[in-house]
Amino acid sequence: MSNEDNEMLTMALSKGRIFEETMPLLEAAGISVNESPESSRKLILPTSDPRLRLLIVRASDVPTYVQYGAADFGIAGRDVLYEYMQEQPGGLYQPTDLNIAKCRLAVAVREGFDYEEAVKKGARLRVATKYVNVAREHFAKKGVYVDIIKLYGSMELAPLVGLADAIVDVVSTGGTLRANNLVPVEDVMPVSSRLIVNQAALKTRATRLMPILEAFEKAAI
Ligand SMILES: Nc1ncnc2c1ncn2[C@@H]1O[C@H](COP(=O)(O)OP(=O)(O)OP(=O)(O)O)[C@@H](O)[C@H]1O
Ligand SMILES: O=P(O)(O)OC[C@H]1O[C@H](OP(=O)(O)OP(=O)(O)O)[C@H](O)[C@@H]1O
Repeated sequence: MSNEDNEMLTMALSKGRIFEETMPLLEAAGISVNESPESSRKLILPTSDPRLRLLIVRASDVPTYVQYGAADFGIAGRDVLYEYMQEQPGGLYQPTDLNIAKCRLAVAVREGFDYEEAVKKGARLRVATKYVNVAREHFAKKGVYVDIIKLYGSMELAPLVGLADAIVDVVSTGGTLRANNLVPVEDVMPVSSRLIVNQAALKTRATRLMPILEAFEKAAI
């Protein structure tokens, strides 16, 4: 056995939907996880493979852990990756769309707000979002002037209390928008989660990494 074969591999994941939807992919690679990040307070979880451990981090922190090599690989949504790449381009290898955690980024407004008219009039729109780079690029392409208001969550509240005219947020079933009397008015991009791999790890730990990446890829189809 070479040194590389003995080395511990580290995978970064967020808890919640990405963790849940990754479990079947790990199982396809013959790996199981006995502890749940929902019930355990541990941030480093062992797996049935003594040479693979999981780091439980915020969804938007996954690219950072992988880019700096604190994790060899991880899984992140296209929304998060797009936003991250605007600030830190390069450095992450994105081999596979895993087709999990599927949703879309969309513009939404309060019911009754005439979005088309506001855009046509050339009014300056106030847009609340956690995806500031995605939103800026989307409206720049349309030639719409916007003031972006950065929020960290509960974006749906902003149009209801006069903080913003519109939001850019994740929509899946549309239930959250409906519950808050908001309507989607424009799609920004389709979203699913992708494998991301540290570029140095890909070279130095290929023997260990490739079988897991390939199993994920196969299971994701
Ligand atoms: N309702 C949804 N349905 C399907 N996929 C979703 C949904 N909401 C978010 N996602 C996808 O899953 C990823 C992780 O979302 P999750 O809700 O677990 O974290 P978050 O709350 O967005 O992140 P953070 O904890 O950093 O604020 C998102 O980046 C997005 O790609
Ligand atoms: O269109 P929907 O199906 O309502 O999903 C959209 C919601 O999902 C996400 O929130 P969160 O992660 O809190 O969703 P969750 O309630 O499913 O956990 C996102 O920030 C939206 O608020």
